[in-house]
Amino acid sequence: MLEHIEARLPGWLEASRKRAAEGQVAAYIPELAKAPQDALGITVIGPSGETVSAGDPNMRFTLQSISKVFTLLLAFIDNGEEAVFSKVGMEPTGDDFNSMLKLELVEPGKPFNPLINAGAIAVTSLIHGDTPAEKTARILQFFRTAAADPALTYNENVYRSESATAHRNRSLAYFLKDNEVLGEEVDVEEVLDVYFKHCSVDVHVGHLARMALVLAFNGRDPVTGQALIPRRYVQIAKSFMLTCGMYNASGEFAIRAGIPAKSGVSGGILALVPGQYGIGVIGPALGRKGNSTAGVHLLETMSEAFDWSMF
Ligand SMILES: NC(=O)CC[C@H](N)C(=O)O
Repeated sequence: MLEHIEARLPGWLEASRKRAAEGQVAAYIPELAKAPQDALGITVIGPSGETVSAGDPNMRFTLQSISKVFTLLLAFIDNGEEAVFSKVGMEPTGDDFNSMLKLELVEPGKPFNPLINAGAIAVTSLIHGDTPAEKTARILQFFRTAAADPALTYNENVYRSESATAHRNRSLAYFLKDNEVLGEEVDVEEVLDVYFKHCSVDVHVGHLARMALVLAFNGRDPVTGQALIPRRYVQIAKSFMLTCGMYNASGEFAIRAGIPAKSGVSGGILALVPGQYGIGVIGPALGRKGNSTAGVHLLETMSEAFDWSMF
């Protein structure tokens, strides 16, 4: 069923790989700087589990900001819509993903959306569990179910590297505490620890594709038939992916590709074609706004060729 993609994918992939030269591998988390600049891999999964891959689909990388979509979904499941939106807004920022500008500029200092770092840290604080370890375990379990891999876990080296150098995220989190977005009962360092761990979950593009497939089918895994996430929450998550998933390049990606996607600073992109496919891409070299240059090019090429735009 994926033959039409399979036939053309290797050619497109090699053309997109050249775009890696325009980007740079993220270095602010030292462990991420080790990734190969011009790696590029993709996996596409259809509703009966049929799969097509090209390039470097076995390369391991960490979820980074892609995890934010799924912690948001778990926060909705744990707390409901109203409680989550009391902590984060619904709007794009136009600023970098780790910006703290609007937390001071715009009252009441609530993060604009759950996909920027400040918003994701606030969302992580809402995940249920008596201890940080229990919260991390619940998040991992949720990711494992969505990715259909019980072995999914975080990469200890990336976690340590991120935690040791996260001065900016610490500033954001303490700012949120002062703004009372993180409440009285919240221990900032504990929330950050859970956040670093869910950002460090180790995957390959097949995991992203499978997680995306669940979203493409509104929360029901079409391969197993299992209902995993309420449709309403998936609807909200996909809206955020479209408006904020590629940070302040989300408008451009919506115009050029027109599909919900979420990128991470490791170079991963989780994308989906509603009702059709889940897609995972990895290309570690990032453009100015933090998205994989080669990965974005590949998705835009495919969307144009197959008329995937939702609009
Ligand atoms: N853009 C990203 O992927 C950012 C996630 C990263 N863990 C951070 O907090 O900085």
